[in-house]
Amino acid sequence: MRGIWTTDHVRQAEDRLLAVTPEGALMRRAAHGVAVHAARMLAEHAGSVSGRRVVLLVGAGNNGGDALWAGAFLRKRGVGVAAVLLKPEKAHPQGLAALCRAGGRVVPLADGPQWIENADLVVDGIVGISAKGPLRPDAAELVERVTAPVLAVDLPSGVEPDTGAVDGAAVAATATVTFGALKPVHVLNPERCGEVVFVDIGLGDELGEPDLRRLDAADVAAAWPMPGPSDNKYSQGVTGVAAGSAAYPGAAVLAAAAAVRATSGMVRYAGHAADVVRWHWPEVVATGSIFDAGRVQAWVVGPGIGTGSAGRDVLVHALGQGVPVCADADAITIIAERPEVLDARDPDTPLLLTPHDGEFERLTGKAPGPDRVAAVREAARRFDAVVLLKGHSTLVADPAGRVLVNKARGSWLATAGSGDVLSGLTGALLASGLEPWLAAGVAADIHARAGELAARGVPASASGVLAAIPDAVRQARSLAP
Ligand SMILES: NC(=O)C1=CN([C@@H]2O[C@H](COP(=O)(O)OP(=O)(O)OC[C@H]3O[C@@H](n4cnc5c(N)ncnc54)[C@H](OP(=O)(O)O)[C@@H]3O)[C@@H](O)[C@H]2O)[C@@H](O)CC1
Ligand SMILES: [K+]
Repeated sequence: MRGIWTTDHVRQAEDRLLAVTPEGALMRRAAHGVAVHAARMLAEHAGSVSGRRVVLLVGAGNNGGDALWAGAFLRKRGVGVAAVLLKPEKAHPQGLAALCRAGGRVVPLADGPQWIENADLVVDGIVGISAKGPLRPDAAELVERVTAPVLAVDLPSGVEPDTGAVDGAAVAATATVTFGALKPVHVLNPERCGEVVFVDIGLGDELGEPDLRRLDAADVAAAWPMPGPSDNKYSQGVTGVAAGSAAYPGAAVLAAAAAVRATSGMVRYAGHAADVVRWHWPEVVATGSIFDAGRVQAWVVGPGIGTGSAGRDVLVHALGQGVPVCADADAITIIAERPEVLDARDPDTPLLLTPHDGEFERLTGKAPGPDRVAAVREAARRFDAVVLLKGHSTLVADPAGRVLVNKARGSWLATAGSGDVLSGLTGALLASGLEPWLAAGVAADIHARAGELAARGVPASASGVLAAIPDAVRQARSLAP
């Protein structure tokens, strides 16, 4: 699992490390990483390193200092380097001196746009982890002029470091070189960061517990349920799916099929689409009603069940069975409209809610807003449930405050029925006995991989995503060391 730390925690860790490190050493290490990657980008985008032109956008703090030192290193490789200083009186003195010693030039702010237009590469050292609010007008104006590839130092300026939110002009980096720790922006707004390159500056021991976590392929592979020699169809966990209706059987078919694809255990379906489900997936044990469905180890309830009294009865029944429940779609609306249905829940029964933004707003009375991590954490605490907030980056929070981030792999999953596939996957993992927080995170990972595999650059349907689940699992397993 990769850890991700908020800027407050990174700053505290840096302070502790700085106290025991020779002055300037950390910055030079960071800047060296920037220069190495800048040279790589020049070679790739401009065809050579020596003789190329790099423009540094330099803000008032250490982020600008990193850029200035990187410029000094690039000079030594024959690169022409010009620095545009946003606040000349506050530019990092040692960095500036190093750049000037190496033959770099400082250009007036007014000439910045012209230099930027002729650059082969722009290095963004405007702000790093101490950024506050939207970019100031002079910085915003420079950023808007950039057409060359951009290498962001630590993070793309103008993107809020802890939430990934953008308000106004912001750098869209081709690559971001970050130091010491991944910060929330890198996983919450990956589009603005481009390729994220990590440079170790020895912060590891100082960081403590991460604020967010991301699953690696190895975590997904390790968590994925694999039958052992003594397993049978029951021992691997039976998934129950209560979804769809006679008029709208699609949700039922997709959710049940995703559970079939995700596990070699058994899948039961209960609802008015039993005939259609059975016809498409004969391996599903289908019945017309949840009340005679038999034992399961987890229920998926909601997609397409309607929000009336019949749907409510189904949800209340599932909540009273003493097994984990993944409540999605209509089940979320039912809970939002009548929170008392949760009284049926056995207090020890794990509940997993999987809202998209609209359902989240219905459920909590408030849209997730720019700080999605804070919003999902609060909802998890309030409902004493694991909450998976769908979005470009999917977030999974548990009541204890742990948050998993699943970085998007393109936008292909924004397609009808895609959520039904995710809830079926999640249900199968819950039934296998995975703890709900991890089950949701692993399901989101495989769902995103399947979406990417199904799409391969063209639109994908939910059925395509469903069909790609086995390959997604194979991919995660093959990437694990
Ligand atoms: N500490 C370490 O060991 C290491 C740190 N390292 C590096 O230091 C970086 C953090 O540096 P930092 O703390 O000096 O602040 P930083 O992010 O450069 O901001 C500086 C100033 O910008 C301004 N400003 C704020 N908001 C703004 C806005 N919206 N639009 C425009 N301007 C804005 C504001 O100044 P003001 O203009 O208010 O005087 C603020 O004080 C970190 O990201 C990493 O790159 C590495 O070298 C590794 C070792
Ligand atoms: K930056």
